[in-house]
Amino acid sequence: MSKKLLTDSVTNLNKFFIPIIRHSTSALSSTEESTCPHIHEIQNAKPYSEIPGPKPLPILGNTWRLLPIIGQYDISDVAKLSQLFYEQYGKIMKLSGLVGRPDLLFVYDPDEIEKIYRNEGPTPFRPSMPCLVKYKSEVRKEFFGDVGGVVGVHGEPWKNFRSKVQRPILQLSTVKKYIGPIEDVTNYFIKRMLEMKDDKNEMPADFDNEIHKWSLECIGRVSLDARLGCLDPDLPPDSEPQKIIDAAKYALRNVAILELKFPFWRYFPTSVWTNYVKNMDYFIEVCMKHIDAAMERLQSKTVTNESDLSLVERILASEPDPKTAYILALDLILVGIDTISMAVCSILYQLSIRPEEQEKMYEELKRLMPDPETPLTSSLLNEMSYLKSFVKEVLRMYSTVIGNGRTLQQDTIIQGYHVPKGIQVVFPTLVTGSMAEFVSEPEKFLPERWMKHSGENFKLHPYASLPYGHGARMCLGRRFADLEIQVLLAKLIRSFKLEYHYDPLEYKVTFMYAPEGDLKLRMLPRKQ
Ligand code: HEM
Repeated sequence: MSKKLLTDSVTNLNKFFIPIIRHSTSALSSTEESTCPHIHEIQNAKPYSEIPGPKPLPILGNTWRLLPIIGQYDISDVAKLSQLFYEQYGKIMKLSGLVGRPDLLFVYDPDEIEKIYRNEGPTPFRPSMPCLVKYKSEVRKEFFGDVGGVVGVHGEPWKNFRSKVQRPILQLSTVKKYIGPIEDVTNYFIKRMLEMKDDKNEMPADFDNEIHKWSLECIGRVSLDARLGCLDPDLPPDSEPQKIIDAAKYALRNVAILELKFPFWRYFPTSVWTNYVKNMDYFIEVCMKHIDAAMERLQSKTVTNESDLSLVERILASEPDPKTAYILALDLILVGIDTISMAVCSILYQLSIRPEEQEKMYEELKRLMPDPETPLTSSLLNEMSYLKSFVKEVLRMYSTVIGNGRTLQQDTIIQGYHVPKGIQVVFPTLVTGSMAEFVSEPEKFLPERWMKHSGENFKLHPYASLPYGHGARMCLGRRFADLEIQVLLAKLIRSFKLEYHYDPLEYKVTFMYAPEGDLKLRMLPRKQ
């Protein structure tokens, strides 16, 4: 890749490093007075201006480099670019002079990343999707009011909302309740896969769409207490499930377009923006309808024990204003569908091109479930250590979300430089997860490196590969994401062998980092 391309594309970078988490207009100003506690360290540190990076031009900064190629730049190069930045500049580099936004600081050092996470304080600031921020805080301000949810919300409002929902969502006892329901959805999905396969036993070219429907159905079951019916074949265009699928596709696919192209929608309503708003409104309508129904069911239910309640009911029981449940469902659906769908595409593709590893997973599943129809339980899932390690290894080598980030809320020393507050620090997970200094033999696909009793002593820095982020703002759907992936793999790989017989697929960043192209997986039944 040319150096020009490298520098040309800088302004778009954060959009892909933190795909579900874009920059907000309210980033702290680097000129505000510092509240840094380590004044003596700061006095001895090298100045921020000495951090390497492409030099911005006077007045025009670095953003001008993007102008001639608006709409043409191949965003899928962003993953390679991150690696190039590291190779060219080392463990810390900055992109400054970006018009209308704070600098981006790339940190390729898990020790420093650990330090930043540990010092992030009670209200970590993660730059967030500007179009969602505008939708929540301006377009539908009356609806959201001061209950903005978690995505694109910061400070006390974020903390208040997160503290209301975090316990039930991340509690293992809640998640366990969904093993059966997710298994039902997944059994139905596998049945649909069998109906979908062609005479070569291959999935259709747009199999990734079907995976999206499965994830939508799973998220609906969790966040709306409803079976939405998205997996049913031949849905009429005006049916609710088809409209939900269309709205999800529109809202997710166009986030990239809205934020990639010059953002005219910030100044006047373009047609993509108007449709985005319409689709978001439809999502809210669907969320309200299903949550209201859950509320009615709850009111007529005699509850003796909290553990009898679903996630939605727990939220409704503790927060009688259903708005919290509406908005939580909206946030979970918006950030949950694409992340998990693309992760599943990547995991199934890796399984299909790695027969040896797939066989190990199959052997583990056969041992744990001699009868393939054995219902899944949490203790069975706990024992699937190879399966879980395989997933971790895919996320290390092909991290679906290629990076995370934090806006510094206080001056910080990073790699010996004094970095002022307000700077957006990018943690390029995809690169740090493959740095030989922190991970043994990073170029090798070795699920065993994650297994406690593998007998080998692998080096693995705990902050090198954090696909779900970390700390107080860590992925809220993480436990459900893990559960959904585990259930799908356990059911599918126990009974079928996956193969792939075409040219290798290249990984690209569209919105997430995933294999691009037709996912024509071959699905062959195993002898029982
Ligand atoms: C493999 C799939 C997934 C990956 C790789 C992933 C990754 C991430 C990452 C990196 C973050 C930022 C965390 C941080 O700032 O430290 C995040 C946040 C979030 N994720 Fe996920 N995620 C996945 C699936 C899901 C699912 C299925 C849901 C919903 C059910 C979900 C809901 C959320 C929410 C609501 C946030 C924002 C949390 C906050 O700001 O307080 N994610 N995710």
